[in-house]
Amino acid sequence: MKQAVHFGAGNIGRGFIGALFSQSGYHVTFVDIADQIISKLNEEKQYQVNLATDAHESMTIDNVSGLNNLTQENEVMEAIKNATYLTTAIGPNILPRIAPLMAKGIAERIKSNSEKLYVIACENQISATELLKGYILESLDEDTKAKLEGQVYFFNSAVDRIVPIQNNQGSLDVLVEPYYEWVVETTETIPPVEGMKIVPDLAPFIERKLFTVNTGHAVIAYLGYLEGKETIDQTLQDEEIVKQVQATLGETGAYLIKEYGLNAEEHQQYINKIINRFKNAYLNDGVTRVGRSPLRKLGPNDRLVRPAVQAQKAGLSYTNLAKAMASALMFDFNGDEEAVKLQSLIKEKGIRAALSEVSGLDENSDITNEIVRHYDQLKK
Ligand SMILES: NC(=O)c1ccc[n+]([C@@H]2O[C@H](COP(=O)([O-])OP(=O)(O)OC[C@H]3O[C@@H](n4cnc5c(N)ncnc54)[C@H](O)[C@@H]3O)[C@@H](O)[C@H]2O)c1
Ligand SMILES: O=P(O)(O)OC[C@@H](O)[C@@H](O)[C@H](O)[C@H](O)CO
Repeated sequence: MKQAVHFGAGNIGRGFIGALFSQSGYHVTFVDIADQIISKLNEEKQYQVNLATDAHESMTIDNVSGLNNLTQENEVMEAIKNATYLTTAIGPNILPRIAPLMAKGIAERIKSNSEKLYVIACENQISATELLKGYILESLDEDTKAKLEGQVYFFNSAVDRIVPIQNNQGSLDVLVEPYYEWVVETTETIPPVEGMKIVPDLAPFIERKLFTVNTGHAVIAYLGYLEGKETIDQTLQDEEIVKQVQATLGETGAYLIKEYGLNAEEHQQYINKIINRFKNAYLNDGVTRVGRSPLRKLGPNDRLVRPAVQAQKAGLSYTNLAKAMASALMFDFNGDEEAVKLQSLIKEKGIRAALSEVSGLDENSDITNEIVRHYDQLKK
């Protein structure tokens, strides 16, 4: 049986990427630090993916097992030795931490297995696999690096499926929205995986996804949080917030249409479809999950800052994006480590210096001025 090794047995790992490999005839070895999930995968060897629809359809995902990367290094290396695909859905900030073990596995593998290995990071981050490749290379000697060509391939990808935090402690089952899209950038012919779409240039796909789905999601999460809402669908019952989401996606849309020559009408349909996906009440998707890690979300290449900078360069409006960033700066949820850090940074350095440190924006730039203007208004 073909083998896939997937780092991150969380929501997207089990509910999307691992599920597609299993459905494509692969045995999936999940690698994670969560002992409870790993033990359960090895005991039960299967789980259910449940669709968040009226009909509550569900599918059984089998041929799965688990390894703990902290306590089973040798077993993880052995699994990498035998894999066709090596994927991740672990969070962009964790990639540097798992790269050394991936590198060890790859180094061992190329000594004895001449089959091709495909590495794909499935994270909400532009060029995530390219970054992961860089971290892996840091851990490889020159001799091994020279042998990678033609044997180990690294493909960037974009992943889209809303998978909320699961309210079923102790179960492996995952509730997911029915929609999904997994786009992988390559011109190679690679072993087929059901649901994987191959494109030669990922840029329009990842930017369209990140600056529509994730920008829109962030606007709802941060404004909803400020309004004391619990979930994304509840927040969307507020017509003012819906208008704000549409206005913000109008700004990212104008940039995307200009940059990639998208059809304006089709892009509007894409936006409408996404807002409808967000309204799915079965998902019960928390504003604190969607708003998680505000330092990452306010980063220079992420869903808020990058489209604003690009819009400004193109002479387009960015005031609604600035409002979204202002609301992100007010995300003071105590249960989120990055939110706590962000609030203490603001307290310590003031809003302009804190924003500049996190986003790379100049303290007195036009975009910063606009963000601070909205921040002061929201604070009132
Ligand atoms: N949930 C979604 O709707 C969604 C959709 C598209 C993309 N994504 C992206 O997928 C990635 C994962 O998101 P998620 O929602 O599945 O998160 P998650 O928290 O449900 O899963 C992450 C998993 O990684 C594991 N992990 C953390 N640190 C680790 C380490 N050092 N070594 C091994 N395992 C470790 C955790 O135990 C957890 O099981 C993120 O980049 C996210 O942006 C999420
Ligand atoms: O995963 P994050 O923290 O980058 O973003 C939160 C959500 O916007 C995200 O998980 C979406 O649900 C997902 O990207 C939908 O495809």
